[in-house]
Amino acid sequence: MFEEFVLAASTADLSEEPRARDHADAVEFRMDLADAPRDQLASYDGELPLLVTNRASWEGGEADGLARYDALSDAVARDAVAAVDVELAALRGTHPDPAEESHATALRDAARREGVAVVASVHDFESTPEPAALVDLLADAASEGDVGKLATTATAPADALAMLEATHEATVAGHRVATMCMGEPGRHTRAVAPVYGSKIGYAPVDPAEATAPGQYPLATLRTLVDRLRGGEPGA
Ligand SMILES: O=C1C[C@@](O)(C(=O)O)C[C@@H](O)[C@@H]1O
Repeated sequence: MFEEFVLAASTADLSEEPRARDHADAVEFRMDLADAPRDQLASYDGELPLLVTNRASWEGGEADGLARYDALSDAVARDAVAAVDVELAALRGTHPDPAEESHATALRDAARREGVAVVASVHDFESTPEPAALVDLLADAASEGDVGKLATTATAPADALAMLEATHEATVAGHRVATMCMGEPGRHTRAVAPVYGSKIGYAPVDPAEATAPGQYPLATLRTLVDRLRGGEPGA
């Protein structure tokens, strides 16, 4: 997974999967935002592979504590699960709680045994650092996972440009990355970053239930990405 671009339909409700099939390559299941996530996974019989995310509260999500790793460990053993998101700060041991690192690396080992891809993720809900710092973050994340994912907040057009430049540089350097800016000035990066090598895009199945600021509706992002990445002229 992730050798080619993957458009992930984000949702906390797996019963929405049939509505995503026409446009998405995978479903990102936001377990931290879901009701009864384990039950939903146990009864999932959709067609699209799942990327499971149980975003920690210290990284902008709603999952508290180390128990989130238990739910993720169960999830990676399921056939439908093709990828798991793990926060880079936990994998790298830069989180103040050392138990985060041991849990995160054990989860990564379990994922690898199951043939499940690991997305090592970084989020900045305040700003977008300079391109060189972005490239360093992407290199770190890509070395910890099968894909290094970076989402930062753009407050001005220059931030979006920095992210695109970093995406290009990291890709040329051989790192497999997924990038996007949150916020209105960065919205277009969701469509354009794949041109420069970004391997994952996220869009909500239900536009009213966006999982990050500035996301396009799913069908819109599919069209934009496909056309910009070499769709037929005029198509
Ligand atoms: O990390 C990401 C990227 C994201 O934050 C976005 O900006 O689209 C959306 C989240 O659901 C996902 O886990």
